Amino acid sequence: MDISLVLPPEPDDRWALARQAGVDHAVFHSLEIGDGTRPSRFDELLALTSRYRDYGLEPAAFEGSVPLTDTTRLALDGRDEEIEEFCRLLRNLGELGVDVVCYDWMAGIRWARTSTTTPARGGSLTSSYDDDLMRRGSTPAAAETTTADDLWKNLEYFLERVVPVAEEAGVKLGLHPDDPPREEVRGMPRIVGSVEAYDRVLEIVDSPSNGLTFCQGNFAAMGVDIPETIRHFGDRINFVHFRDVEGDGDSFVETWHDDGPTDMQAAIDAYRDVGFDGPIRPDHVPTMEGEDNSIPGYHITGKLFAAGYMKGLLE
Ligand SMILES: O=C(O)C(=O)C[C@H](O)[C@H](O)CO
Repeated sequence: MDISLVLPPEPDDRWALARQAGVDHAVFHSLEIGDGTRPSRFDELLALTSRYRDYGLEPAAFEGSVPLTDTTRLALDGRDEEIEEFCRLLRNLGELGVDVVCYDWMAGIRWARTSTTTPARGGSLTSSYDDDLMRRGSTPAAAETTTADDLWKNLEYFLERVVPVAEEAGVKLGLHPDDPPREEVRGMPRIVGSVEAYDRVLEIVDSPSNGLTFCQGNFAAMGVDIPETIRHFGDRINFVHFRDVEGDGDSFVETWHDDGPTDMQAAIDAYRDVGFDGPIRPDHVPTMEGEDNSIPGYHITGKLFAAGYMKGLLE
């Protein structure tokens, strides 16, 4: 498995710090770090992947910033055009040797936290979620007209069209869990929040290209046994987000990678046992001294700490 970090699309000190820490795989995620663009044309992807590779960073996965929005999740006008663009991304990434694409099915509300300034070890800052606080905000308009069945129908429509293209392109899709993994957030239904839901997703199209992003913190919040669940999904795990939480889908705090309730060594052993050989990236790291918390979860110092910790576990 390849330890990877979300790195900006343009070089800066984070590229150097990653390489110096012995990380040579990059994840492109411009919704978290970058300008939010969702490139899919060959030439822009060529420029981007060449930039990473010329620096010694292998572009291991595209995530979040893929051409997939609520237009497709909610089956709005323009869905077929968006799916066509998503397919174009898959074909072009296949040509360029990028193997993994992570996407999610959270409509209306993206990944959600009620605090990104929760005090953690030594004055670091982490994020947390409290559904009692969250539900005081307004319900997204789409919640009035969307049911969980609609979301399933739309996901099926999407997968039936994109998985054959992914297979042909040699690209593996990894569906990210709903974060937090709840049946609804502010009244907006969510469907990808349990092991059973993933079993259903994987059956929609039975293909190695139709897999999951095993975002460990979300599975921890579901309350499942992590190593057992890794073994359950086995070779359908196409991407790993390595992190942990204390709590459940109603209320949790993100922990330091070395200080959460999950046995992280047992998790790494399970990935190894199932033969996982894709990208594994630390996710949602605490913000450390000197960092401005402008991109909570995605600052570099905590990521370097996590990468070092993961290297230790792998050894
Ligand atoms: O919520 C999480 O755990 C995430 O990693 C959020 C990411 O932005 C992910 O790409 C959502 O699709």
